Amino acid sequence: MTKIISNLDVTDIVAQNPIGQDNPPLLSPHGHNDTEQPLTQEVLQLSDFAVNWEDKLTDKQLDAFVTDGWLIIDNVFDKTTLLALQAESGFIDYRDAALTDGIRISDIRGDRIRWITENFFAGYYYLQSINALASLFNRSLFAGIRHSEAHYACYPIGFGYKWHSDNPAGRDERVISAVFYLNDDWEPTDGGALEVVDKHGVHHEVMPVANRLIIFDSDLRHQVQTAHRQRYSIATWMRRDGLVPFVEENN
Ligand SMILES: O=C(O)CCC(=O)C(=O)O
Ligand SMILES: [Fe+2]
Repeated sequence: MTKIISNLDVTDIVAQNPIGQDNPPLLSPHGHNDTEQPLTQEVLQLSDFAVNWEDKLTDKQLDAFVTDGWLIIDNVFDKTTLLALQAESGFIDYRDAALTDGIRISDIRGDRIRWITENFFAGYYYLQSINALASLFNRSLFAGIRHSEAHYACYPIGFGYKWHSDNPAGRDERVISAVFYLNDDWEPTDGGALEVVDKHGVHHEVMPVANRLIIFDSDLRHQVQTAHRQRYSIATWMRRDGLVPFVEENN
């Protein structure tokens, strides 16, 4: 069985019984409070993911985004909502979590990337929240976004993502990229920084710390430096094409 590092514990990957619609991860550890009804993804609601983006984003930040091409929002969601996204990504899985001699056994999807569809609980609500952010970009920056897509991503130890821009040559459907990070207690020694070259050619290194959303122009070049610890994120793109257009409110 492959060993990975998750949440600073050594973790065994269990291939069977993956997290999914029929097996939602619990959000409170077994035995945590036996009298309480366990909290699962199913009790989550869209409203748990509602973010007042106008409050989170100052005019100064929006101006900086236009000028420099990138911005960071920290403390995006509340604790339970973040926990739900972490659980669904496989960063944590309290359903099968068992700590024996420092070994945590966890359900983690076999593949490294998982596109978010309506079959997800947390991920799908996350996408709706991103669509609300896209509406704000459309209203304030005339960004022309028509839908968003996202996938969970998990970089194993020793892996990164070499220099690229999110629009392959000759394509321009992706307008804005956004990456939401799920990693508690991420230290600089864990590597895995996102390195972005802004519109002025300046390099920036962004740590993939939990509850942080980095937003950048999809044409900017960027790379993920080699991670020395299992690294979890949700890679997200706001697109100008209209495959699954979302309906904007009050617009
Ligand atoms: O995870 C990150 O920080 C960036 C990922 C990325 O560049 C991509 O998926 O295209
Ligand atoms: Fe990218």
